[in-house]
Amino acid sequence: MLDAHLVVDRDTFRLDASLTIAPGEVVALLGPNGAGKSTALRALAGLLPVSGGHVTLRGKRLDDAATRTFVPADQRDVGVVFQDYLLFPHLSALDNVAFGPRCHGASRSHSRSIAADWLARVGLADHAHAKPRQLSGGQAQRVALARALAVGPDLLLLDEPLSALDAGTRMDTRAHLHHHLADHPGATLIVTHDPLDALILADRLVILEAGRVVQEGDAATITARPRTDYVARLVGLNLFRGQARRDIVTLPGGFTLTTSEPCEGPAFVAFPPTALALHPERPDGSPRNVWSATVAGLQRHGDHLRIQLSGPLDTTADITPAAAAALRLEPGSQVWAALKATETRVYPDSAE
Ligand SMILES: Nc1ncnc2c1ncn2[C@@H]1O[C@H](COP(=O)(O)OP(=O)(O)OP(=O)(O)O)[C@@H](O)[C@H]1O
Repeated sequence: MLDAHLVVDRDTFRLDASLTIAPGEVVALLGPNGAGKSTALRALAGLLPVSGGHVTLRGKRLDDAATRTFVPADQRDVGVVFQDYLLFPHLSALDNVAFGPRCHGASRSHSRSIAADWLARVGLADHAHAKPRQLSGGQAQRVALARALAVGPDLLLLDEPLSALDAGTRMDTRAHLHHHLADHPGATLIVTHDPLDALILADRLVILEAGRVVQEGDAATITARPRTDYVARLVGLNLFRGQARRDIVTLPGGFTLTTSEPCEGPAFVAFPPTALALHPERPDGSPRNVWSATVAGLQRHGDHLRIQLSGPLDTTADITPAAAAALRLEPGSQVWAALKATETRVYPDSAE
């Protein structure tokens, strides 16, 4: 349904990313600050022309640098929910939602009846006459979603749809959004920083870094085999790249890690923060991977403490507060880190 190759130049930044989304599919576009997510969303919405490549939606060319085709935003079958919703403050919820169909040529009364129907579907029939300032954040988000869906868009774009909400509202609104996205027959793209939103709402993740797609796939594949530091942090893993020879991976500084599975050639080694055990003295016995590390930082992480370690490897370890107290950990402390080979995952560093 959506087939796009987006090349957009903004001063020194270049976005060069391909994106396809099937009808009914929900794709999350994730990436660090400045990766180009908003630029991609704006190009798809028709708020920025591409300088190369194309945007094709349901077989229709919306943008093509080569043929100088450019369909403006208001003539695209695209619905957008912006981060801060951009509701018209002087219009009621009903008129905000009716605005979309009205712009797409529906009569005033028909637009209002479509809007009333959509407000009912998002559970806000009782708030039709409320102005945006009388709505809670979660309700405003629903009005913005209803407004975007009311035009029956072939492509729905959501820019950080939950970021303006507090944690409690976020959970409810996420569940609500999930329900509506599952029913949407068109393509959906969600731009988000939040891995939880991506994992819950999307069928597929596309990871953008410095204007390029670095990894894409379903959550299980990406979680099992991250390919960049950003993705590894996103899914909460320590990740290293090196040269594998049988069950030994040699990292660029010469440090070696023993893995439980064999691999050959360029390879990634990943392990979770819980796989690292910390000891005051060099541990005896079985672990094959043992090194001396310095505590660079400590943070609370749920029930655990997350310890940043520097040394031959920069890693994070999760330990219990009791273990941290017994080890008397503080920034600058020296510890021994042990990692069992069976806790590591090794996979080839080759193009997918
Ligand atoms: N109006 C602009 N003019 C010039 N450069 C811009 C403009 N807007 C964004 N950029 C640059 O384009 C790059 C990508 O920005 P973009 O906002 O698309 O990233 P993002 O992934 O959405 O980031 P964030 O998560 O912080 O919103 C950045 O380097 C930014 O400085």
